[in-house]
Amino acid sequence: MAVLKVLVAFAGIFLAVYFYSAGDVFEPAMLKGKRVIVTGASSGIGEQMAYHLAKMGSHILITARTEEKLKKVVAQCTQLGAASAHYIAGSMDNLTFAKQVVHKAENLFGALDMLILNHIGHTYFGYFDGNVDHVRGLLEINVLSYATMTVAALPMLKKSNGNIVVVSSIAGKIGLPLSVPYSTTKFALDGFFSSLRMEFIQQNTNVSITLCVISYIDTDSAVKTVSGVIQQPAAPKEECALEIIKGGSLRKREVYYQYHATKIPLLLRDWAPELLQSLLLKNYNMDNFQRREV
Ligand SMILES: NC(=O)C1=CN([C@@H]2O[C@H](COP(=O)(O)OP(=O)(O)OC[C@H]3O[C@@H](n4cnc5c(N)ncnc54)[C@H](OP(=O)(O)O)[C@@H]3O)[C@@H](O)[C@H]2O)C=CC1
Ligand SMILES: CC(C)CCC[C@@H](C)[C@H]1CC[C@H]2[C@@H]3C(=O)C=C4C[C@@H](O)CC[C@]4(C)[C@H]3CC[C@]12C
Repeated sequence: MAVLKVLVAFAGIFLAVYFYSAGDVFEPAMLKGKRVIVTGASSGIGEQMAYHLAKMGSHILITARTEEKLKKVVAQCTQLGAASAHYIAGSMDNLTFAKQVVHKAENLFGALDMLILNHIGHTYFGYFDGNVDHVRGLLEINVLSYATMTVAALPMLKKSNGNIVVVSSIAGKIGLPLSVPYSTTKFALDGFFSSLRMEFIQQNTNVSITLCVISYIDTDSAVKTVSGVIQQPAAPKEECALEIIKGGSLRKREVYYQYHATKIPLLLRDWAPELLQSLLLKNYNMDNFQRREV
């Protein structure tokens, strides 16, 4: 009898764990036929996300400023099996354009399932130069356009019980040197979207918000920017792009990529900030440093 009780208890635990984690299993088919916007998709991680979505059979609208690059990415997406692939070119320093992107998706697809906010404006990798106007401009591109697109897309996302995916950085959770304006904007995203997520829960708004905390990735722009200064190896953009899509689709609060390069520093952040500070500073080889434009 006792053995039976133990067996029943184990079966219960097994089933609980099985069903609890069942929602955590990603299937590429989850994105089939889904209507997705990806910003900053003419290069880097955004471009790779477009290719993954294409392979999964999504309807894709991509955007960035450079029309020539967008055309090539759209052609590649069509080849890879996208249900449909479109682009709209423009700059996110213009908030009217940010709205237009969402309206274009509405006209093309009649609905929206996932909004992937990924673009960033140009900045510099170097000591803060005192230019607060640059910080303001970067806030417009990296934060206010994200907020604007979110507001414009929300009615559609509510109807589809959709997902908002925000690409941030470890530099949006931990202050790092040489990227003051950039870090400012990424921290702001955490404030806006974490707060909004809480309100969605209070209001029973079934739209998920996934904040992606990303470490150093091997995109052309990042490698060019930090080479010689950062010792740490860069993680692959293809895998990074896939992890972001998975996290958004599974409605995770946050994605950590690479896990160890983000979770360990974050664990130290609140409990051993001085230790973290000294470990992080060792990553920077300042002998090779000169200011670079990104
Ligand atoms: N690479 C890395 O190490 C890390 C990256 N991240 C984050 O990942 C995301 C992607 O980064 P990554 O792929 O490296 O960047 P890239 O520089 O490769 O891509 C940036 C994209 O944004 C577009 N863009 C630039 N300026 C504007 C603008 N004014 N308006 C609209 N679009 C613009 C670019 O296209 P175009 O120039 O044609 O407009 C491009 O498509 C960013 O959010 C970044 O913060 C986070 C941590 C680390
Ligand atoms: C274990 C880690 C906490 C160690 C520090 C990692 C550092 C080196 C990583 C983490 C976040 C990275 C920056 C980033 O987020 C995005 C960009 C934009 C890109 O276009 C140009 C490069 C830049 C500034 C990255 C530079 C390298 C950073 C600071």
